[in-house]
Amino acid sequence: MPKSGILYPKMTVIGCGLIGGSVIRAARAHGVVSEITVADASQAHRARVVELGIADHVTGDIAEAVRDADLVVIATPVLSVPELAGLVIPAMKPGATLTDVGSTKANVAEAFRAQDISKIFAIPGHPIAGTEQSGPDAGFSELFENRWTILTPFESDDEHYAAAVAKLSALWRAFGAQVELMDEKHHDLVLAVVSHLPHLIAYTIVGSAADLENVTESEVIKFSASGFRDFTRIAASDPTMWRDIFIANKDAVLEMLGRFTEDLQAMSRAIRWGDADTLHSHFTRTRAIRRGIVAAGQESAEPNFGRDRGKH
Ligand SMILES: NC(=O)c1ccc[n+]([C@@H]2O[C@H](COP(=O)([O-])OP(=O)(O)OC[C@H]3O[C@@H](n4cnc5c(N)ncnc54)[C@H](O)[C@@H]3O)[C@@H](O)[C@H]2O)c1
Ligand SMILES: O=C(O)C(=O)C[C@]1(C(=O)O)C=C[C@@H](O)C=C1
Repeated sequence: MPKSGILYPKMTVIGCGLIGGSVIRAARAHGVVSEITVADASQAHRARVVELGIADHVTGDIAEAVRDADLVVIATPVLSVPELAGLVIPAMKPGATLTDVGSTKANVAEAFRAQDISKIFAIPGHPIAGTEQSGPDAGFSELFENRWTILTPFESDDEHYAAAVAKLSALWRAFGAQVELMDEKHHDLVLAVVSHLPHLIAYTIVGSAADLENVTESEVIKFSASGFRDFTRIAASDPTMWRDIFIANKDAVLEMLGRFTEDLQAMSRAIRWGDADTLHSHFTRTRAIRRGIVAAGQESAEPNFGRDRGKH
């Protein structure tokens, strides 16, 4: 990867969990910022960031943290963004860039637009990369490598805004990500199907299994090295983060859930009537989708995600 040099002398990250912590580590690893400030509402997380030594300054004072920054990255659960935008935007210096990493984009765009953003460059963003872990220890510098980051810039014919979008794209590329620009509403629809609905299904199925009367919870845990286990990884994701996503992206999630429920009914009918052809052709199509994801380099081709490697 070619060296980018310093893109933003001073970067402030608000919220130093999995994603904020990964942004900081990646920025250091690739030498694209000189000075890093972290602002976090959690005293325990601030203390941990100091112990880890991954930032130059750590504070709980949001306005103070962003005052000198050339780039501010909001990396907190999405429902906290409107209030934070009200603290951050008036305190930023003119010409600085504000972005975020939230999993929903229409609510973030609305929160930014509700403030006076005429003197800064506000560019909502979302790296499509993560794990089920959270907190400052969970971050790592390689998280964004070979992943996509979607930016949802505001409509503008200002060449300075276009340059700010290009520079932010360069930052993500320096982290090893590919960048795509998208309208925020379309982003929310796409993510509802590829990320939010799968999480909702996982949260539901793991809850259903735990609530069964004729299968004990200990049996569910004991025999979980099956299809169920892959759902439990997703269903272990951060409760606050996902509560916020479903509330913020209600319309798109409900639309996708409606489609999914219809498709599930069709599967149910095929099983009831022993419609083997329908089941077989459906499973053949979904297997091809998985192979397409592997071919695109977004997933390992190893059986069982390579988990069994070296065990035998
Ligand atoms: N986890 C993922 O897989 C993933 C992937 C892409 C994007 N995202 C998005 O990134 C954002 C952060 O997610 P994460 O997984 O890093 O969460 P996390 O829980 O690991 O970290 C969030 C951090 O924000 C801090 N925080 C919360 N509210 C705050 C506030 N009002 N002011 C200051 N600090 C505050 C918390 O103390 C915590 O340190 C979310 O918007 C999420 O939707 C997450
Ligand atoms: O890999 C995971 O554990 C994730 O859930 C990451 C994941 C996803 O759904 O792919 C979750 C939320 C994001 O906004 C982006 C990525």
